[in-house]
Amino acid sequence: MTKSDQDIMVQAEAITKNFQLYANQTEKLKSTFLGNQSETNFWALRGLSFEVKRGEVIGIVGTNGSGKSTLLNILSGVIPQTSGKLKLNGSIGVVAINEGLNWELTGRENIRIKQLMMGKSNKEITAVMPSIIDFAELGEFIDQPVKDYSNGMRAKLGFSIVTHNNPDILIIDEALSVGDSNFSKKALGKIREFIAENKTIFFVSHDLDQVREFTTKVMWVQYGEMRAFGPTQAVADEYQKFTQDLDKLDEANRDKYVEKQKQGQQIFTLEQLQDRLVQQGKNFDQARNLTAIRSFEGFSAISLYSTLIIIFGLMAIVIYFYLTKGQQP
Ligand SMILES: Nc1ncnc2c1ncn2[C@@H]1O[C@H](COP(=O)(O)OP(=O)(O)OP(=O)(O)O)[C@@H](O)[C@H]1O
Repeated sequence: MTKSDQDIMVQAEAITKNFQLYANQTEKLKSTFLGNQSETNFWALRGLSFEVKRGEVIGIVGTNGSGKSTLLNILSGVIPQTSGKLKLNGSIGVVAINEGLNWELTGRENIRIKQLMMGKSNKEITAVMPSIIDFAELGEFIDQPVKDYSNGMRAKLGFSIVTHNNPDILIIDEALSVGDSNFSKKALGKIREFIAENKTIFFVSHDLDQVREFTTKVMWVQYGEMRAFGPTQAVADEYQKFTQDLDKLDEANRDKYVEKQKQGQQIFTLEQLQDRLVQQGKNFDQARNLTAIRSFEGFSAISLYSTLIIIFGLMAIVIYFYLTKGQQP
């Protein structure tokens, strides 16, 4: 690996995410157990490609439902992409509202579990515990179950745990908007420290001023597509103009426009993406590889799995009755 390769922290190629939408729960169950194809395909991401280098602070913008959280969930490994290639060069930490805390456990227990998951020893955990508790400002609440916390308190705890883990890549999803203003200032101070340490940061926020202040580049994701990715001020201006123009439309026209974009997300196909990749210079095999399905939410794997469970369950019941009947005098 050359020096510049090592500096690439995230490399994403043609990432897609398909969700299957069902008219109701019955249709979903039918699809899961019987394999009925009654669902509607919805492509939350339609082939995103980008590279992010060490030390870059990336703001991700886009209107509601545009695919920002889906992208972050794929980056952090919470959900798999449907197709496409993703390479991460380093550890990853996610700060998001309600992210990853066990609500039945206390704050202190959550800290311990998260640290154990990072491979820390009990001695190391005991050493770092006071600093995490102190930063989270939870006082005696630290020994209460997390389910009794407010959203702001959970955000503080999550932020403190993740930043103390010192990840190479930090993902912040709207988490700064829920704490009180004092905590937000402190959290932003911590983010500044991370920036000074040349960490890579993804920052999702609807607060464009915050995005302009903190990020070096902006990724504008809209209706599952990458509209722009480049220097902060230029892309933020472009996105702001888009939202202003959208706001100028009357409600009927705005709904019509959004509906048309959403339809585009339903009729999208991986074959279309494959053609686009070829037009962009990939050879046929590369394009076919990049558009091969890696995971499909919904039917295939689950229905096969559940069908097998049902068959084995029925066999176990039959064998049980057969054996117990045989033992009767
Ligand atoms: N598990 C799911 N099943 C079905 N559809 C989903 C699922 N998760 C997300 N979606 C859909 O995918 C699209 C993108 O959602 P996502 O949460 O990524 O948007 P977002 O840009 O983060 O929105 P917001 O700004 O409102 O947080 C939305 O239309 C959403 O309804």
